[in-house]
Amino acid sequence: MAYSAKIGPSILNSDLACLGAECVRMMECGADYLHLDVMDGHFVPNITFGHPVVECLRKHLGPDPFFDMHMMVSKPEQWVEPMAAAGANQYTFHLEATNNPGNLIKEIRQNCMKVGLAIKPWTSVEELAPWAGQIDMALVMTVEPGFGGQKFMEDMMPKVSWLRSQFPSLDIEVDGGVGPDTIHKCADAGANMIVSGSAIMKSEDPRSVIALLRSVCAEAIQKRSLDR
Ligand SMILES: O=C(CO)[C@H](O)[C@H](O)COP(=O)(O)O
Ligand SMILES: [Fe+2]
Repeated sequence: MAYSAKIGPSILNSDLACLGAECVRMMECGADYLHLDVMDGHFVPNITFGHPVVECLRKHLGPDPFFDMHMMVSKPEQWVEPMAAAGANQYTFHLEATNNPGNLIKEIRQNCMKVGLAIKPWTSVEELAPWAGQIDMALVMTVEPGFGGQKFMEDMMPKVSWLRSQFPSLDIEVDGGVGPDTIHKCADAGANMIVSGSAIMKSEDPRSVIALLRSVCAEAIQKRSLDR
């Protein structure tokens, strides 16, 4: 079992006027990585930021924090090189946004980034499966992408369980409405990369929330390894 529990705060709902400081604060509170939500106003009905902001964050934060780019964009091919140059570590694109996932995976690797593949709630996990052997991480969206602070969709958990059963060492990420109230469901289903936005950002004690999410997830991983 190669995977471990990792918590990646989504800074979408942070004070964007202080983005650099918010990212530093998350890393100081024990985050394992940063989940950066890129929205183009076309693939989703919202706009956030692009590679110039990522470049500034990389300069501000230094080489260490792992940047997982959640690319909610209509033309994921267009941003691979700029994001790599800006300092992104993982490029997570949506299966719904491309006709040629195989080529995009190759391009991401040629640009020395890890590959994440995301599916929206209405996309079946069987559509992702053919690519699972070529990617580093599968992202199962647990809300309709576009906005932070939405309600967790529990009915996405069978997708996570199925992926875990078929691909025992794949990194599986969940994103949307995940926090102390919903982490048990994600962890039990087999997710190991946990994105949490509002639940961490709005907490008065983000360090404890991150620690709690990680411990629930790590416990489930350990239990799964004993059951095997
Ligand atoms: O991709 C996203 C929305 O499309 C965000 O990563 C996600 O919503 C995180 O925020 P929250 O935990 O508040 O739901
Ligand atoms: Fe996200």
